Amino acid sequence: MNPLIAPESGRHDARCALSVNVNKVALLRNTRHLGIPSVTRAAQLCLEAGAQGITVHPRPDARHVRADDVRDLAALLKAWPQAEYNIEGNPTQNLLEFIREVRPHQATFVPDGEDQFTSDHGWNLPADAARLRPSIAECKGLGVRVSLFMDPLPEAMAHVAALGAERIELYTETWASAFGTPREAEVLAGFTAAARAALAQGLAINAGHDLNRDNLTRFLREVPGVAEVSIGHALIADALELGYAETVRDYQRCIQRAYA
Ligand SMILES: CC(=O)[C@@H](O)[C@H](O)COP(=O)(O)O
Ligand SMILES: NCC(=O)COP(=O)(O)O
Repeated sequence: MNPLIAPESGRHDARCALSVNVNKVALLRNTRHLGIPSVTRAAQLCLEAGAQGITVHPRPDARHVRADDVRDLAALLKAWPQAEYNIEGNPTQNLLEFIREVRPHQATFVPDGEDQFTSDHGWNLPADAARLRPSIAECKGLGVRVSLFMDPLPEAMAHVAALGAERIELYTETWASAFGTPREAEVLAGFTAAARAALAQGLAINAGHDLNRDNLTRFLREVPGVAEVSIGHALIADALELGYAETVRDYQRCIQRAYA
């Protein structure tokens, strides 16, 4: 368990952990039958550069991360006991088969349909609660932490806690869209209110979607208690220019600046 991303343990290191989502490495790999770029090599280089975790979202259509990637990354991460493995997906689809097989540190439940372009909303609570409760209980019984992908709705946080999930992941697309616009402060205030409501319910907070080197520092500086950000699309795009190692180091600098 990584001390940087285990507030449940009572160890509150102020710095947020970086979990690199390698979906887009797999997406590029899948456009030829050559096995390059390697997903596990990308993860290895990101971990060597200081990433505290790896995230994947093995979608039912296998457009990017596939079952073999999930297994290969689990094997890789055995050599990185301080790093965390986060597997995202919809527990009403294919997520639980991966959780049962590889027992990651964290399962992030995302309410995506099978053919979605990308993730674009959080769970609807309490309406979705009955469907989620058994899957949450199963994951916890397997020793896997559960995080629910949520829009920044303060009123939903009590329902998350009542379900027994340990964390939320704040869906940050609306922040990314507002960043640099006149709505920035208003949108950020909404995330801060949702984070405070989550903390008041004893939940730990993750965040992700469309985070990048421009919008990350302000978010972490203003939104209290973010324990982990999972970042993929922008980070992998940056790595096409800078390389994985320098990119991870630059994202870590963006994180550190939030606490300076
Ligand atoms: C849940 C979320 O916001 C992302 O982690 C998601 O994995 C993005 O999926 P794509 O990489 O398929 O766009
Ligand atoms: N949960 C968010 C994630 O893993 C990556 O999202 P993105 O950075 O690819 O938008």
